Amino acid sequence: MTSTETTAIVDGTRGGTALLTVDAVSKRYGKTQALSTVSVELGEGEILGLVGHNGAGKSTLVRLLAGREASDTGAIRVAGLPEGAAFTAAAAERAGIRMVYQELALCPDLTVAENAALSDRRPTGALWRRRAERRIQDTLDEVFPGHGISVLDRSGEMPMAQRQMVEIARALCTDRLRLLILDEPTESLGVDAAEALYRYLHRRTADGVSAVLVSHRMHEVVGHSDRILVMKDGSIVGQYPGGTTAESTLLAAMGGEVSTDTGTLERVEAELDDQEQPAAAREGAAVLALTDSRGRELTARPGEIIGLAGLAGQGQEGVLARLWAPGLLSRSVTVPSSRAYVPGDRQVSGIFPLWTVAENLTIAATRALGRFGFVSGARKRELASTWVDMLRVRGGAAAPITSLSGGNQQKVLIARAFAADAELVLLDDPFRGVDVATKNEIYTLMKAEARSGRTIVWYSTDNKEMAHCDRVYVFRAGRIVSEMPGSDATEQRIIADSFDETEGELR
Ligand SMILES: Nc1ncnc2c1ncn2[C@@H]1O[C@H](COP(=O)(O)OP(=O)(O)OP(=O)(O)O)[C@@H](O)[C@H]1O
Repeated sequence: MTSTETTAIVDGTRGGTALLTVDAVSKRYGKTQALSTVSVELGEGEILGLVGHNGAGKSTLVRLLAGREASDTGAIRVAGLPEGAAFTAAAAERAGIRMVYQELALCPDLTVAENAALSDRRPTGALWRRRAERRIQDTLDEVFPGHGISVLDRSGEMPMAQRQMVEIARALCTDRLRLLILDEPTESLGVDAAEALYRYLHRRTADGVSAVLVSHRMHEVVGHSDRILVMKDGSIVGQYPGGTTAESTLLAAMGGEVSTDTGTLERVEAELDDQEQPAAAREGAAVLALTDSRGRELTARPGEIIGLAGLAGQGQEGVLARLWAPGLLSRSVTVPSSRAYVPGDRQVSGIFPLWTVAENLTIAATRALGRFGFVSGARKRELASTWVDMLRVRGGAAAPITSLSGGNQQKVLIARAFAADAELVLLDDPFRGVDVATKNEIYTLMKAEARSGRTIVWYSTDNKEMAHCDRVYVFRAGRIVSEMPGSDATEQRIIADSFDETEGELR
């Protein structure tokens, strides 16, 4: 299918009942045409996968499906709702449509149960707190057995993986669920929790609930969708069956070429192939050392990429926090003085929402930009546009950061860390929401930055990424349980070590 054919409705009902029909919707933000005459029909009990590069229009489409925004033209019809009625968020909720957002939206000062009660519109009455606690507890137990969350925990103090579970569970706290929209639901989850979510999803769809799954994790979309739509530049450009479609077919359909400068990283990659890893990374003195509660040591040399692996939320984020801000009296941490950090939650501690892309990107690069105490505006713009081109940040350097899609905002944070010229770069699950093509390019960039002598410490919930590291430490319950070269860091080995109860000597 080509983008010119998108006015034809893409039917997923297989002759059965359509739950929802999207009829030629378009949406524009300022100069950006986010959606162009998109039409889709979603069947009852169907799981519809939605893939596309960062900025392709996926989140915009699902926001329309949840009634969170109105389309400029076209219509959305839902079985059971009166024809022609305004399709608002309240109408969508009444129709049993619930959405899990890409940006976690829990209120950090409230408990899990209070957050769940906030999103529940039913009359609450005197015993609302007890009911909310029971309801979210039961849902968490059902979807994520062994989740380890107390519903009385404050959400701001929980690791990202647990916050993601709460977001999902609170969307499920509804009696009349008919459509569940999941926008990148597993980006912060470990492999065990992601599998639990999909097992639950299949149980619900067997009972007739429909789902829309937006994700950059191609194997999950292929493995769990009945049908997959590929979006590119605001249009649907392909439709494929779930289960059997090769990931490479989807990636080819997605394209992703949005910048004119596509050659920079290819050149870097070719140069890297010719270079040896610097001697310091193989045998030099450690520039970083941190001791866990049992006295096991994590070290890193200049030029090394160190991976923090294991199941999600096993203390890896805490290690990064200690390396970032060790505290004056801490004797268990040694770190270089110049450090940069990509935080795990961009909404809370990452982006400056009132600033442009260029301002967000260059805030930490004062050394590269400053001269005799002055920061040159022209140099700032130049630096920003180099990184914007290199990482293909769709939207441009002058755009307000909040006008970018989630994955493009994340690219800006990654660029900020590397533009900062710091000796140590700390990455807390940095590729959350970044598309596959860009991720591959950033792996290359990280290797190039390490070769130039920087040290990188990288936590990822995607264990497969650990193969790009020089050395990997596996964590469980805040402690190091094993250490291995990156070449040995397969997902199976990491998971086996994560569960290994024997863990005697450090392996
Ligand atoms: N509120 C907004 N204001 C201005 N532009 C916006 C707004 N929301 C989205 N856009 C633009 O619309 C386009 C589509 O964005 P959208 O968030 O739908 O992409 P996406 O496919 O979900 O990307 P990602 O994979 O990064 O989440 C992008 O170019 C984005 O910059």
